[in-house]
Amino acid sequence: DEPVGPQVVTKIPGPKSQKAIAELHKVFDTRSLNMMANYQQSYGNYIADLDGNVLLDVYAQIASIPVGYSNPALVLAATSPEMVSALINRPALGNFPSHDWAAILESGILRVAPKGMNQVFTGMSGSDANETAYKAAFMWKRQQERGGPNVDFSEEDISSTMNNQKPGSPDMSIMSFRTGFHGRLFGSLSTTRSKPIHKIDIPAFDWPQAPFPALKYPLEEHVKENEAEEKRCLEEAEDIIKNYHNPVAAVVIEPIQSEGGDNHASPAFFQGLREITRRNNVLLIVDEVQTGVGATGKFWAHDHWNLQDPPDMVTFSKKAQTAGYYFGNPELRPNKPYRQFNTWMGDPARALLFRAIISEIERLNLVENTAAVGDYLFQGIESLSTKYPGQFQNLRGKGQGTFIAFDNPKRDEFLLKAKTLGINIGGSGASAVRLRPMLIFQKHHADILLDALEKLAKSL
Ligand SMILES: Cc1ncc(COP(=O)(O)O)c(CNc2csc(C(=O)O)c2)c1O
Repeated sequence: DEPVGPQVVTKIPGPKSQKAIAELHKVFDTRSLNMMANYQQSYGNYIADLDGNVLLDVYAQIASIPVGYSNPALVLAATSPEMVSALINRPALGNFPSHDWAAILESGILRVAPKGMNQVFTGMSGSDANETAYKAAFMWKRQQERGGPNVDFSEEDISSTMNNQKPGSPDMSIMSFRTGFHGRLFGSLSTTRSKPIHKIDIPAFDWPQAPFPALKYPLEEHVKENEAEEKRCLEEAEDIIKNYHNPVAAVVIEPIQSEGGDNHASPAFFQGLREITRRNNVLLIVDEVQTGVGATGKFWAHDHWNLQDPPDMVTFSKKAQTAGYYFGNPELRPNKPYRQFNTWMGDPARALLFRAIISEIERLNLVENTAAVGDYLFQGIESLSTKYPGQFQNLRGKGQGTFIAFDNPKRDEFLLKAKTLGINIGGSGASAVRLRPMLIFQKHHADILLDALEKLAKSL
């Protein structure tokens, strides 16, 4: 069962963890290691290490644990005969799908499909979901230019592509936004614009980036200024789409830029962006890898935008355990097989796990829970920000469930010290402290967190 609260009994990492880290370092790079964990002792919202320390986890494996550690419902799914077969008889789904693959998709991934979407291409990770969504966009665009799905490739297409030259390998682009993060494979990395360390030494495509709104907080005190900033960004985005030398096939954007520092924009901004993509005949890809699956108090963060005209594709991973892109327009299925293809084409085992997660989310009403607890938590931090000015700057994420962040001038020290108070918390961008609790995070967990945040504010 879940512990009643955190307990810190040694410095972190403690002696046993230090020994295990040294062992691991011989065979695996541990320089990015945050904490050596013991998942057999981790329950619910709490992560345990080897030294008896148990921390309230509001980082949750970079926002990838949805319904808690060692969740009994997931243990059941993980030990079912269906799972055993899916794990040991892993199908090459493109060629030999299991007889129940449609049923697994319809009762799982597609059960939570965003509005306007009833198809999915499944993959392995967030980067991979974005890579394959970009490929679908390029094929769609070229197919349209050719005159439709039944117009065949030209001889020039065929010969030039074998030399990685246009027109077969076209000079088209995906427009992303400054400080956005979409993954670290080649196409996704060319759209990632958050930190140099992600990109140095890796060749990149000549693709454009538009400015993402830099909003001032509190929002209610900067309405006009923020509206003007969003308008400026939309105008620049449309200018790039119209004029970039490598024609833009699609735009990719996160509902909340996560690795870039928890940067928000208003529903009006995203509605405006959708109108721009529509009138310029480019696709809109919404990257819900980090914001998706309930964290913002809606199942999909872009549900907050009330779009009349849904995005063309939505990519997902992390809390879903599996990954891929949703779509609705049948033209986004390439005109021939083996164009969007790979060995596994997804993972039935992970799809089964996601189905169990979805059932748990519905059984416990966890999306509404996250909205309510998020509001409670936001108010709690808001009063701390008044009591300790400067410690919780640019508090953001109001109405976005527990997807809350603030800036602290001593952010790295803040995060380190939080561990000594029994809280595992993450950072993003240059100075943001970001909250990524699980969907089972309740008000009593929020009280534990708020108590620790107050102690930190006092001590820093
Ligand atoms: C919005 C968004 N889109 C795509 C990705 C890539 O997903 P993965 O390839 O890491 O599964 C991510 C992954 N998040 C992430 C957090 S730290 C990190 C890293 O590579 O340093 C990656 C994401 O947040």
